[in-house]
Formats: sequence, C-alpha cells, structure tokens
Amino acid sequence: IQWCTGGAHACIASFFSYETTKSVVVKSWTLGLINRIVQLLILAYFIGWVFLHEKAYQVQDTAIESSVVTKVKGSGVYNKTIMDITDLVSPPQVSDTFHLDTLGPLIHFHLHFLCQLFLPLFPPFNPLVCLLPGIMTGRCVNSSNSVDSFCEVKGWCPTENDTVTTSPIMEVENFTIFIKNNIRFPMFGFAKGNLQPDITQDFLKTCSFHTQDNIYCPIFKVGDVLRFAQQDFYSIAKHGGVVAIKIGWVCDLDKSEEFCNPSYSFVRLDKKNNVSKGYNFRYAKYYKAENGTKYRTLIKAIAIRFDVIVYGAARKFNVIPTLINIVAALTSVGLGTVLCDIILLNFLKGAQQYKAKKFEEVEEEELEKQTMKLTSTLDSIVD
Ligand SMILES: Nc1ncnc2c1ncn2[C@@H]1O[C@H](COP(=O)(O)OP(=O)(O)OP(=O)(O)O)[C@@H](O)[C@H]1O
Repeated sequence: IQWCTGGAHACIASFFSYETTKSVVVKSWTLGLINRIVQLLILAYFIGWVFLHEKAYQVQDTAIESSVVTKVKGSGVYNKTIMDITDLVSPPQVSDTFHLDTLGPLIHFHLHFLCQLFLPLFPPFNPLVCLLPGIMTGRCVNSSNSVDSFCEVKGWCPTENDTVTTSPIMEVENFTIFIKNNIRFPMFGFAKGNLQPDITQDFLKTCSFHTQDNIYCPIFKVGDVLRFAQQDFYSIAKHGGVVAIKIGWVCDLDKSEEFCNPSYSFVRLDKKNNVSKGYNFRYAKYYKAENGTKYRTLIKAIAIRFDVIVYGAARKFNVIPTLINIVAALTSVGLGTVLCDIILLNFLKGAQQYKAKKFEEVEEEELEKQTMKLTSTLDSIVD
C-alpha cells in the first residue's frame, strides 16, 4: 500500500525494486547494551527452557505397548462359610480389569419352573412386562377385583427378593493383588517390566506396596489401594465401585535403564449418584438333578472393579530435532536487532540521520553513470 501511494507508475516501480541489507555500525553504548541483553535472554530461554527443561533435543514415543497380569489372594468368612478368591474374584484369569466381590453375595436358589406373579391387568401394563423375570405364557386368571388377577410367567423361581440386606466381607480389605506389568516402547525397541531384576520369591511373599516406603513391591493390599485413592473401605464395599490402578512409565532413555521405573497412582473412577449407587452384576452357577430338573444359583455380586491403566512416554536423543532447535535458537538471536532498530529509528536522538544512513535509494541509471565516470577517471590516470 505504501508503495502505491505515489500512483500506478510508482507502484510498479516499487514492485520491481530490490531491497538488500546494509550494515550500519552504530557506536552507542545504550543500543549495544540492549542488543546484548536481548540476545542473552533469547539464548538463556533456548538453553534453559527449550533444551534443558523441555529436552527439545529428544524425540518422544507415547505409543506404549503393555501387558498386565494380575492375581488376587486372600480369604474371608460369610455366613459361617469360608470364601476365597475362587468365590469372590472374577473372571478367574484376570488381566487388566477384574472384580472383587465385597458384599456377602445375595444368593437365590432357583428352579426352572412355572410361577404365578401378580400383575395388574389394567393399563398402564406394558412397562411392567419389560421388568418380568420370565416369559408370560398367556394364561391369566381374571377377576373383577384386580388384586386377585394373576398371569402365569415361565421363568426361574422363586423370583429375586431385592429387600434382603447383607454386610460387607471385611476380610477383603486385607486381600492382596499381585500386578505383573510388562511394557515396550516400539520406536526405541525398549522393553521392561515392573518386577525388578533382582526381586526374590521371599520378597514377593512378604512385601506390600507403599507410595513412599516400598515403591518396587508389586503386591498391593486392597485396603491400601482404597486409602491411596482416598476411599473408605466400608462405604465402597457396601455399594461397589470402580477403582483405577494407574501405572505410569515416563522414561528418559538417554539415562541408564535402571532409571526407567513405573510410578503408581490410584483413583476412584465412578461418581456417586442417587439412582445407581456403586457397581453390581449378576451371574449364575448351574446344576442338574438326577431326575433332569435344572437348578441354578443366582448371585448378585456387589463388587469393586479394579481397572489397571498403563500409560507412558519415552524420550531419546535424536539429531533432527536437535538441529531444528539449534537453527531456531540462532535465528531468534537476530530478534535483538529488530528491537534495537525500532529504538534506533524512532526513539534515539538523531533518528532521522540514522534513517537516512540506513535506507538508501539507488537508481540503476545513476549507478551506471557513476560506474562510467569512475572508469573514465581510472583510464585518464592510467594514460
Ligand atoms: N496376590 C498375591 N499376594 C501375595 N503374593 C502373591 C500374590 N500373587 C502371587 N504371589 C506370589 O508371587 C510369586 C509369583 O507368583 P506367580 O503367580 O508367578 O507364581 P505361582 O507359583 O504360580 O504362585 P502361587 O502358586 O503362589 O499362586 C509367588 O511366590 C506367589 O506366591
């Protein structure tokens, strides 16, 4: 826009002009000092923050590959019956998610049978059908009084009684969880596990993880996990819940392998609400009597679900980001000149003279004339 203020001719002339840099040495202590301070600040930023703190000379791999194997041990008493991990832990081959039943199971012994349920025979009828514990046969006993009307349902009998209350199995608090986690950073071909290379059977049998005192023990007490996640065992055991055991692998692979270790953190993932408190699920164990009658034991398990979540990032020196950041640092050092130019051309005494010295316009014909003049002077000297 500035080029074109002088009309179309000036606009075209400006477009086809070439700007070249010209070095003007300004002997000013103030400017010199400002220039050096700005350069120093930029260098300090790149060395201190970009290279040392952010480690911009490294490449990062966050695509961690991981396998988790868990094993729970412990036993408790419910209704004078000993219950161990095969009764309380599911699924039996546990990996990164497993459930630990905490409440005495609500057990219903069921027969595959025909049972009669009371059903109101006037609208609204349909919503109830969805909640039926079986299939309606279509046989109904109608009465003028709806309280005496029955419809037949084929299903497992007797129907579940949800009013039965049980108390938590307190021994679960002392159950132990063994977590075996192996990881790999494919970009660097680096693999490691959470079991230290010098770990012994005796250590495994006796140790218990602690966030400060025992960070290399892979055995976690349920009560400790809940405490680290700031949860009270009794209240989570009563309604069930979901707890995450997070394993973080943040590794600087420029250092020795022994410095690449997991860090554990614990958090409850489900949020409490009034309609659906905690976590529960149903499953059944099936039997068949000699006469062919099918039985099942229906169990409504109120459980703590443990999710083992593995995350991580590894970094290692690489030439390409190092070169890119060195070039960025050197280019940025030139920013000091820009600041000094602004001060020089606008705020210093004699700014107009500096402008005149810095920006000089040279016409092509004028240059040619000057060259010819110089050549003829030289010729005359030679003659
Ligand atoms: N939940 C746990 N609590 C305490 N120790 C455990 C637990 N799970 C495993 N261990 C111990 O850790 C070690 C390695 O377990 P691993 O399952 O690999 O071997 P194992 O001989 O099959 O274990 P076990 O037969 O005792 O279940 C064993 O000494 C085992 O007793």
